[in-house]
Amino acid sequence: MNILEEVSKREIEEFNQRREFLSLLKKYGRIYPVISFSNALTPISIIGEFKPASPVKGTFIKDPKKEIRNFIDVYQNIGCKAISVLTNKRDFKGDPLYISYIKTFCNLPILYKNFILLEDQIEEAFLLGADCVLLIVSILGEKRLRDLYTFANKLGLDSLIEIHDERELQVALEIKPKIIGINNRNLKTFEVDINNTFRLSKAIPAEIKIVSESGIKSLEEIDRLLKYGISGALIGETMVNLVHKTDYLKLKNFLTNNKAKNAY
Ligand SMILES: O=P(O)(O)OC[C@@H](O)[C@@H](O)c1c[nH]c2ccccc12
Repeated sequence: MNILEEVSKREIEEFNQRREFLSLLKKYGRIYPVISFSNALTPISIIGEFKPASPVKGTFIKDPKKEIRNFIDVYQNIGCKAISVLTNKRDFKGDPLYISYIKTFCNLPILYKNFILLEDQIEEAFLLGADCVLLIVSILGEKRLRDLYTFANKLGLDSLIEIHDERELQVALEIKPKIIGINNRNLKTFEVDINNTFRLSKAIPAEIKIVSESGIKSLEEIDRLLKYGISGALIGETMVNLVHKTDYLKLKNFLTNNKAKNAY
């Protein structure tokens, strides 16, 4: 089994242990209206990821419960257009409950970031207040991808369809999604190469929004993504570093200037 298969398997075990929680959520229903995730993405929008840890690099945020408010406040303040929240507990030290907490003070659309294999996981995301779910082509295959995409659509949720190579891109294009996420990280080997976005984006029709995911580290890279017409940059580790070093002014200025340019 590769890392991706192992993490997905553990997530399903974890999810099955909280089935009672899902029943409880179902009783109360969803509180917040769904916000369009795809409409929030215009070249170039930063999707700030709340990522407490990774299975390969270890812990990024020591006390996520204590720090989450500050993180999301900073993400909003610098001009992020959407938030991604790791909800996998064991390997990423995330929590599904972070979604409903963030909803109480933040109006940005939220992505439920996890290894989704079951309709029930999408239902949990919906009931907690998420606006978008991540569907990873390499763990789903064509049939399951289509089923889960349809299910999310019925609930009014957007899906970020994650691909890593040409073959997965062809599978994704079959369902005519609104948003495709090109992962610069190979989730089987964890190698990162941002050129993956530039290479694969050429074969994606203009009406589909593209999000570049993983390994984005500099303003130069964000600028290059912008020039390629990429709609979104999903950034985890680098955002954590910026928040911890309170070193986000350059990014904030870049996003403000870019907004000003786009206004004309
Ligand atoms: O921390 P980074 O390198 O900026 O990466 C963020 C995000 O792309 C990454 O967390 C991610 C992309 N696809 C995933 C699937 C599951 C878990 C995590 C991910």
